[in-house]
Formats: sequence, structure tokens, C-alpha cells
Amino acid sequence: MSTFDEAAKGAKMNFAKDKSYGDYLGLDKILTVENPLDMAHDGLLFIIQHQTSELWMKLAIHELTEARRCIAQGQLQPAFKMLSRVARIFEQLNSAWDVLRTMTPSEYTAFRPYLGASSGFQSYQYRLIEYLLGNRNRALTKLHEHTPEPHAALTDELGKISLYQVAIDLLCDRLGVPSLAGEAEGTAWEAKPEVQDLWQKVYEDPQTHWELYELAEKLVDLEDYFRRWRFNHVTTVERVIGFKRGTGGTSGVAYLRKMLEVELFPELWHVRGAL
Ligand code: HEM
Ligand SMILES: N[C@@H](CC(=O)c1ccccc1NC=O)C(=O)O
Repeated sequence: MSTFDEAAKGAKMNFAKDKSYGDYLGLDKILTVENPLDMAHDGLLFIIQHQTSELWMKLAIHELTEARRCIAQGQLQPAFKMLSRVARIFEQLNSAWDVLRTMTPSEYTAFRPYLGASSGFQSYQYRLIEYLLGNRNRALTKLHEHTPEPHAALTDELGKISLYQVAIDLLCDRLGVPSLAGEAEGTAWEAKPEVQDLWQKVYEDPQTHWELYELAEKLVDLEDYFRRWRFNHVTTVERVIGFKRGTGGTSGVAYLRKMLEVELFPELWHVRGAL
């Protein structure tokens, strides 16, 4: 068999003057990030798990922002594609827990003291996703006062109506009733019976309201995957640190269990019991 030689067949081999794979992807930056936890073997797993999660969150924010814009303009088909992609991103993040779960309490406690007060509680991209979807708590922007750009991104977001409010606006508009979406708020969306009644009309007659029906199911799907992420997180946390307090200062598992009760799109869950 002849030697494998793509260069002879025309593969470009010299990138002194042209952009290469690593240049486009910024790999010099991504792959040279310091690993301050390299004193313990599992420090690298922990850091890469979080860095990759943050990269996927960056994409989720990009998609959700554009999906919201499309819904606001009544362009539901492109929005559906983006919402499906975000659900798949969460599926990806959910699978990633399987890698982290290979880390035992003994392995984690070897480097946990070096984490100081840092915690995922301070992930501004995670908070931005929650804010975009509608689970808002203005008090948490305080965690980012020391970093102007993330802080501005979060406070700007609270000045806009959430993706769910945009969906409700469209629901009302298409069903010919005045908007029930409300204003931009710094607090979590609270279920409104009138909104549930409108979703009920959609679910009782999907043929007439097909696009709204599909929108509702895309949102339920997204929240379903998000809930699985929360559940995977709390289970992994209990498995690794039990009921210790979190480095971020919360009660830890008790706090995360409370977060399992969050309903991003409450009326869409409540309506199911009324059908
Ligand atoms: C061994 C692994 C992990 C442990 C022991 C752990 C532990 C915790 C704890 C105890 C909290 C509560 C806040 C605190 O007081 O610190 C928390 C919050 C959080 N963690 Fe983790 N975590 C782990 C992995 C991850 C990973 C891989 C991510 C992905 C980015 C993540 C993201 C978050 C986020 C976003 C919060 C805030 C949740 C909220 O406020 O609803 N964590 N984590
Ligand atoms: N809150 C965690 C620490 C932690 O998980 C963490 C620390 C620094 C960077 C990311 C982290 N991940 C998620 O919360 C703990 O209490 O062990």
C-alpha cells in the first residue's frame, strides 16, 4: 500500500500566511487557559467540565436571544429551530454530567479547598439564561457588580420582556385579546389563570392554532431538558459533597432542591391538568 500523502495531492500544509483551523477557533486562547487546580489530578476534569458548559451556555444565549426576536416578529418557524437547538444543547449538558460523576468525594475534596468562595452560583451566563427565559431575581445581579460587562448584560436583560412574555404577547395577539404579557420585570413570572385559559384554547383545538400549539410544545420541551439539568446537578452535588454548605455560601443541596420547584412556563404545565 502506498504511503498516505495528501500533501502531494494538494492538501495545504503551510499556514504561515493563511488563517488555519486553530486561528479560526481561537485555540491559542481556549487551550492555554491556566488550570489553577492542577495540583490534583481531577482538577482538569472539573475545569474543563465548567469551561465547556460555559461555551454551550454562550451558544444557548445566542439562540434564545434570536428566538425571542423572531417570536416577537411572528416568525415562528425560525424560532422553532432555535428552540429545538437549545433543548439539544441542554441534552448535551445533561450527558456531560456522566463524565463529572466519575469523580468521587475523595477526589473532589483533594482540591475543593482551593475553590475558595467561587461557585456556579456566580455563573453570569447561567443567570442570563434564567433571566431570558423568565426566571428573574434582580438581587442576584449584585454578584456581578465587580465585573461591569456581565453586570450590564444582566441589568440590560431585566429591562426587556422575557422570551415567555413575548410568547404570551403573541398568544394574546393571535387569539384576539389584549396582551397579558406585562412589562419587563426584575422578578420571576407568576402564573396567570387568564393565560392558562388561552393556552387551553390552543390545546383544545390544535388544528386551528397549530403554530401556537407547536410553540407551546417547544417551550415545554425546553423546560423539560432544563429541569433534567437541575436534577442532574443536585444529584451529582449530593453524591460528591453530601449536605455540606456550598462554597458560594448557600445551604447547598437544600438550596438546589428548592430550585427544582421553579416553573419557567407555569401555565403550560398547569394547563395539562385542565385538559
Ligand atoms: C462536583 C461538582 C459540583 C458541585 C459539588 C457543585 C456544587 C454546587 C453548589 C453547592 C451550589 C449552590 C451554590 C453554592 O452555595 O455554592 C451550586 C450552584 C450552581 N452550580 Fe454547581 N456544582 C458542581 C458542578 C457544577 C457544574 C458542572 C456546573 C456547570 C456549569 C455547575 C453550575 C452551577 C450553577 C449554575 C449554580 C447556581 C444554580 C442556581 O442558582 O440555581 N455546577 N453548585
Ligand atoms: N459550590 C461548589 C463549588 C463549585 O461547584 C464550583 C466552584 C468553582 C467553579 C465552579 C463550581 N461549580 C459549580 O457550582 C462546592 O460547594 O463545592
